[in-house]
Amino acid sequence: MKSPPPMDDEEETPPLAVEISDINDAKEYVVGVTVITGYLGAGKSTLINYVLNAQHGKKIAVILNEFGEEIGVERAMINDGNGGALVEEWVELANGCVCCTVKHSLVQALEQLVQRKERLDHILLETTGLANPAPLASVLWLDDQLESEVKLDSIITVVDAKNLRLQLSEHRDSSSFPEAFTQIAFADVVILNKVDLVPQSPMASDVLKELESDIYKINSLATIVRSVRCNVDLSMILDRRAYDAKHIAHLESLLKENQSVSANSLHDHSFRTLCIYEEQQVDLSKVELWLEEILWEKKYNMDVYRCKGILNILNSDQLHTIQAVREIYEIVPARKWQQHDNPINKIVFIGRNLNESLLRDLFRACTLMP
Ligand SMILES: Nc1nc2c(ncn2[C@@H]2O[C@H](COP(=O)(O)OP(=O)(O)OP(=O)(O)O)[C@@H](O)[C@H]2O)c(=O)[nH]1
Repeated sequence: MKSPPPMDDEEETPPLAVEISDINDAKEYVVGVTVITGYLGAGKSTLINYVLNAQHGKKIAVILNEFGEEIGVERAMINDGNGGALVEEWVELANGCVCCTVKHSLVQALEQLVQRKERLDHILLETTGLANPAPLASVLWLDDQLESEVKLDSIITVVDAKNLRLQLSEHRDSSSFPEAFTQIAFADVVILNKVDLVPQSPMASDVLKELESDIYKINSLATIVRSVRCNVDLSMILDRRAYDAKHIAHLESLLKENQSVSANSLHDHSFRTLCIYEEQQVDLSKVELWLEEILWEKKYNMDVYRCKGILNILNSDQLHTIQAVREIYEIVPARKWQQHDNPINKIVFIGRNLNESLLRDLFRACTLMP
């Protein structure tokens, strides 16, 4: 896995990359962390309550990230699961957003949780309504400060079916305050919550379909599930292994379905999904350079939030997967190509200002022999 080299003026040394597969191989058990994000009031605490009270027999810890005055309030809103779940630990991270000031306390909290004698099965991390999940993903996906057995399982974004359209249209032309978009763009699962508040009429299902289509236009890799009070199948929340390079069946099915969503109906700078294909084998080092120019050097002014795909690499009989969250990326062999496979390159990008033809042409240049 690769992250950009540190900038000279950076106060804090950025995380060094580690191979997630090394962690998986070396440790006997790994605790998955589900990041729960969503706009203010969308239903994040409701989701945590639901999971804690469900009958799954797992030991779950909850980490809450709250701003100054809210401390203790959020905790009081969540009841500790007198059903099947055992809440092993509450950790409240105060004074600042996880993305910046409390990164170190997050790392510390995770370390403390997994070093406890009794093993945990899962950790839920609720972010504040305004948090941008990207830095969390980088801490959890690869941070070498995390020596323990913790890994990002998935990012769940809860959206409010009644207010989503308004939230998206409010921010459509604003690049300064686009949390609702950002949170959807990063999501592995989007819970379309509060569907009971969409007026019941013969048109209600059309309204929900339109909302799903809006979400799909931003992020066509996310699994979308409708809910009332976040009452969803637990397989949507726990053990999704969305960042596990070896767990590619789900990625393959997502890629099969995926198409580029036309940007025509959206503002130029909107978030969108696009997909590029290439039938020729590609040179791995050229692909890395191509990606680093886009993600690290921002050479083409594209704002890539998420990227997932499969690659057919020259001189390799292995299907490779490619994943990126902001500037961190990983290209790893996943399994041997099989006879029934169609060995193409297929990459889905989620972000803003994406230039489909430029991405495609530059990627095509990676097919030439060195
Ligand atoms: N009608 C209805 N109300 C819901 C649903 N889900 C949650 N609520 C209510 O919506 C309100 C906000 O839910 P929370 O779970 O606190 O939302 P949150 O995202 O944690 O809120 P913040 O922490 O403020 O960002 C609460 O009063 C919930 O009871 C739903 O599906 N339908």
